[in-house]
Amino acid sequence: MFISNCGISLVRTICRAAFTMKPKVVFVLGGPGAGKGTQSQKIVQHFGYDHLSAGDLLREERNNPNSEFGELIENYIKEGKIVPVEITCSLLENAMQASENDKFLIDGFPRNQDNLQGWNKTVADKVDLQFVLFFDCPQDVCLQRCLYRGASGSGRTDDNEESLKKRFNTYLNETQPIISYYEKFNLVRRVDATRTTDEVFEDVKLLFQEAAGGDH
Ligand SMILES: Nc1ncnc2c1ncn2[C@@H]1O[C@H](COP(=O)(O)OP(=O)(O)OP(=O)(O)O)[C@@H](O)[C@H]1O
Ligand SMILES: Nc1ccn([C@@H]2O[C@H](COP(=O)(O)O)[C@@H](O)[C@H]2O)c(=O)n1
Repeated sequence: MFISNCGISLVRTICRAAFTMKPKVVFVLGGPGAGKGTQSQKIVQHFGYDHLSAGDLLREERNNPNSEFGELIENYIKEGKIVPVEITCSLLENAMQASENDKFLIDGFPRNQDNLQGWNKTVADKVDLQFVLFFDCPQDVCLQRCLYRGASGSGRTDDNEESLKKRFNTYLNETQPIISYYEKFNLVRRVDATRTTDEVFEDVKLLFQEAAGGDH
């Protein structure tokens, strides 16, 4: 039987619309230097997620000479403050749309009420939030890790004692309430992040295996 190219493409479009599942999202939260980026890279390798770091996207936007937000973003980053959600959410949405993947680790987001409200208003309904991966790490350990990262040439303008003090304050006052919010929905998966990278990843692996229904 003859089916035209146009017909085939119409059938494909209909099938895609009928069977398309919402993209899966895991939020990755924890204090500055808790190991979110390090563990995210391992999750990408083992479980095939795309890693979208809100901090990386903001730094990239800051470095774009054509961006109207470069200076604003740099001021927020140096002060350890959270950039208005309209900017961050649109960077995240653009990155998700540009990807062919259907599962995303969103690292360092939502970090405050403004992030949460913006996400809930514009994106939450379009995705399936699997869980919130929370790397629990005391401030003294986080501080040493960030200072070491700064001394090793991270090039980050916020890996210094002055910015870190502000970042920790923001984390305690603004981000921890967001983790508590998700706890009410039983969505938080806490991991002790003080151990070695490999030990931490052993626990992380179990969570993702469980989320995948034991596939891995
Ligand atoms: N389990 C670990 N033990 C020791 N050092 C670690 C561990 N995990 C990460 N690090 C180191 O600590 C530093 C911070 O790690 P990473 O960048 O992954 O943290 P982060 O939570 O993404 O930080 P930020 O929020 O500041 O971007 C890096 O230099 C990394 O190599
Ligand atoms: N949702 C977010 C995430 C980050 N920022 C700003 O970027 C800084 C660095 O973030 P990292 O996750 O890479 O540590 C952070 O201190 C904020 O200034 C943000 O505004 N909103």
